Amino acid sequence: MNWDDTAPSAATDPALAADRLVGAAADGEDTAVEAALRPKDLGEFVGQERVREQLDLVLRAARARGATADHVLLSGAPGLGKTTLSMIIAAEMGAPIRITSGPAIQHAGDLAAILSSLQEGEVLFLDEIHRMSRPAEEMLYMAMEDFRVDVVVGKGPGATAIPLELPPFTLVGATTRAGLLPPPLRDRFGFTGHMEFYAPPELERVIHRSAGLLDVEIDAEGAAEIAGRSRGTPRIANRLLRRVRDYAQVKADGVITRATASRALDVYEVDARGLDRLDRAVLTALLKLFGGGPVGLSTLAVAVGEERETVEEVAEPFLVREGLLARTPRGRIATPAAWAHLGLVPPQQQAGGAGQQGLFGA
Ligand SMILES: Nc1ncnc2c1ncn2[C@@H]1O[C@H](COP(=O)(O)OP(=O)(O)OP(=O)(O)O)[C@@H](O)[C@H]1O
Repeated sequence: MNWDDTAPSAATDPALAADRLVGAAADGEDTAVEAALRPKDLGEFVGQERVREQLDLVLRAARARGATADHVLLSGAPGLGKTTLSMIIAAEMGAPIRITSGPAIQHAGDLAAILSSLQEGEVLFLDEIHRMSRPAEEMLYMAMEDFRVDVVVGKGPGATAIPLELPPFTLVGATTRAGLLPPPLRDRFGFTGHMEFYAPPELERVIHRSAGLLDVEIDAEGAAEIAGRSRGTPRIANRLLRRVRDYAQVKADGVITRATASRALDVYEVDARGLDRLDRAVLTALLKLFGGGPVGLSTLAVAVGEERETVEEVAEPFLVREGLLARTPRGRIATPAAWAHLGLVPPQQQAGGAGQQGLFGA
C-alpha cells in the first residue's frame, strides 16, 4: 500500500483534467454554480437509494436520542455527491458544518486547531481523507473515539502532552479510494456509504431539477440526451446542461430538445457515450495504429502526444469502465465494443486481413 499518496498526479491535480468538459473534478465555474444546485435535504438528493436509506436511519436514530450522529465515511469517484451529502447530514442534524481536506492538514497541529474550535454537534467534513499526513491521522483516531486529543508542547525530552477534551462532533470523511485508508481509521466510522455511478434515469432527474433551478426549459428527450453523455456523474451532467443551455440560447429558441442537446454536445466534442477528444484519440490510436493492441502504455501515450499519466489516469479509467479498453499484462487492448463505437472493423474481420494482434506488446 502506498500510504504517502500526497504527490500530485493527473487524477488529483485539477490542472491536468481541468479543461475537460467531461472531467469529474470541479473547475472554477462549477465551484461558483454548484452551491446553487446542491440538494438541501435527503428528499431532494437523487439516487444512491441504499446509502440514502441507511443514512436516513442513522440520522433519525441520532436525532431521536438527542445525540450527535456517528462518524460517516463516504467513498466514491469525484462529482458523485459526497460534499453535498455531508452538507445534508449537517442540515438534517440542525448542525453547523466545517469543511476541510486531507491535503490541507499536513501537521497534527493543523488538525488540533480545527478540532479544538468545533462546537458541540458540529459536522467536520474532511475531503480526500486518504491524503492526510500520518501524525494528523493518528491524532484523528483518538479524537474520533474518545473526543480528546493530546497536544504536544515543547520538543525533545522536555516535551509534554496536554490532554484536550473535545465536544462531541460528527466526522464525515470522503475518499475516492477507500482501499487506501488504514483499517484503524476505517473501523472508527460508524457508517460507511459507497457512492455508485448514477444510472441515466437518475441523471435525467438531476438534469430536470437543475434546469428548474437555472430557469432553463428542457424536455424529456433533451434531458435523456445530456444524461447519456454525462458518464454517470451529476457534476458532469450539470456542466453539460450549462453548455447546452448556452447553445440553445444562441443557436435555437432557448428550449433544450434532443436535437439541440445533441448538436450542442457535438460542437463541444462530447460524443453519444460521453467520450471526449482525448478519450477518442486514445481509442483511435489503439485501433488504427496498433490494430487493437496489445500495446504498451508508453507507446500508446507517445502515439497520442500525451503524458503516460494523462492516458493512464485521465482517459483510461472511463474507457475501462465503459468496456472499451482492457488493461492486460501484455498491454492495452481494445474490446469489440471499441471497434463498434468508432465504426471501424477489426483487422481479423477484414477480408484477407491478417490482423496485427500481438505485435505491439511493449
Ligand atoms: N444525488 C444528487 N442529486 C442531485 N445533484 C447532485 C447529486 N449528487 C451530486 N449532485 C450535484 O453534483 C455536483 C457535485 O457534487 P459534489 O460536490 O457533492 O460531489 P463530490 O462527490 O463531493 O465531488 P468531489 O469529490 O470532487 O468533491 C453538485 O452541484 C451537486 O449539486
